[in-house]
Amino acid sequence: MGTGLIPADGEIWRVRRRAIVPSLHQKYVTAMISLFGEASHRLCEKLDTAASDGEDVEMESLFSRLTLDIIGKAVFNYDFDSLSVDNGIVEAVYTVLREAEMRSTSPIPTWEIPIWKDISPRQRKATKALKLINDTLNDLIAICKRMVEQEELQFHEEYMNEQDPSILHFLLASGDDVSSKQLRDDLMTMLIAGHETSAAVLTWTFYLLSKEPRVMAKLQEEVDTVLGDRFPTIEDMKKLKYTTRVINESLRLYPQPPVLIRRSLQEDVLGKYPIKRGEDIFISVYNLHHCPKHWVDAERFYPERWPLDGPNPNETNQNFSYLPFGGGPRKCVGDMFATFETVVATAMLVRRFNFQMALGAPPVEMTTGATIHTTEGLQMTVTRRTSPPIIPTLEMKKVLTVGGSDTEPLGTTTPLASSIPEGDQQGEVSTASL
Ligand code: HEM
Repeated sequence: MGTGLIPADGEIWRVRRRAIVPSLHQKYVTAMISLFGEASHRLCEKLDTAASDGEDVEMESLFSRLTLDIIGKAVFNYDFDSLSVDNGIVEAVYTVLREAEMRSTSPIPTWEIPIWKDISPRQRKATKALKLINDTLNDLIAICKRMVEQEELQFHEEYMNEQDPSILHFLLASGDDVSSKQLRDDLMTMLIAGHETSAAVLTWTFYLLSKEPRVMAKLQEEVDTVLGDRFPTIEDMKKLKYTTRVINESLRLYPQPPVLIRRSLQEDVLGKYPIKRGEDIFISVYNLHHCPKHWVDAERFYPERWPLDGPNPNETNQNFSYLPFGGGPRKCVGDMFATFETVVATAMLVRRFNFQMALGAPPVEMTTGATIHTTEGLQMTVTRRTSPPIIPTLEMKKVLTVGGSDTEPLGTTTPLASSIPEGDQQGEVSTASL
């Protein structure tokens, strides 16, 4: 269904979608993982202040800002810096996103009525916001074009500009032969598709974790073991297996978007249902993912349902009963990006903080637009994690006897831990450093 905000021409997009995904070479993925880490670190700093001040935080809007900052940098090298500032462009992005969401679910396209467009305050606001974003994108395209013209680097399969690894730079350097308008529309599509989806996944993941302390403890144990206090790297993505399962399971219980829509191009029959030409078909991924015929204990948040040593679940190995990123020719182009983004953010946050529902917070209920939102936000109390207390032991040193004579001990045992001065006990999990 067209929203008038992003291109509705399926054919152009089908051809273009192959071009816009930079090949997932190691250099590019490495750059994206550090981008996810840096942005998540900024969110950690914000949460740290809230933890010091004893203030509750509304996590849904913070996740939305986190993923906006990430997608802005990743797609067109623009720093919205929305975690720190609230400027006109950030507000414009939210106005357009809300409008796109409303248009994609509205039965009557009122925005196409000529006079209405000019008199409705809502439509005028959306038009103004869209103009600001389009102008900003045009400027960014122009700046990037100049950078590409000046650079000496030749384009090749593993091309990446270290200062600007964005998709826009990649496309321009590849000599992608499209109009600036087409390019701008593609960037806009990615901004819309890749922002609220990831934010919603993080929101519901943290909600689920707050309800399941067992899962949270297991997750934190994995993150502590794999990451310690460093920033995540590309190698860690393979090792953070349980973290990935937590995201997989969160996507099962709260698929984003919860419904996929198709318009029939011709008459057809689906099972026993005749389909008319031009008819819209709604596929409820939400119902599919909650269906007891397909899932044991369907309502339970249980990341262990997929073994850690097995493949990551996807639509094909789950026989299309699991569609977190859709399937077929229109499958999400950002699935790997989004998985790593949410794994990195989750790992970095749970490493430093515990998250509980705030006392007196309104009950968390769902409301559906393009993604599943909460009705009144996700109010949480965030507290810094502390290491488990060090238990003093009086264990004696073990001495290994070889050939009847006493030798130096081969292994050392824990000294009396209680003798470590208080300040040295690493009580708080330390801040990650680059
Ligand atoms: C966890 C986050 C994400 C989820 C759950 C998600 C989910 C989906 C789903 C289910 C579709 C298929 C829609 C359909 O069949 O009608 C889709 C399409 C798409 N996604 Fe994602 N997505 C996510 C993140 C991203 C990111 C980060 C990007 C960009 C970098 C992105 C770009 C796109 C694009 C461009 C399409 C349209 C593909 C086409 O129609 O050819 N997505 N996404």
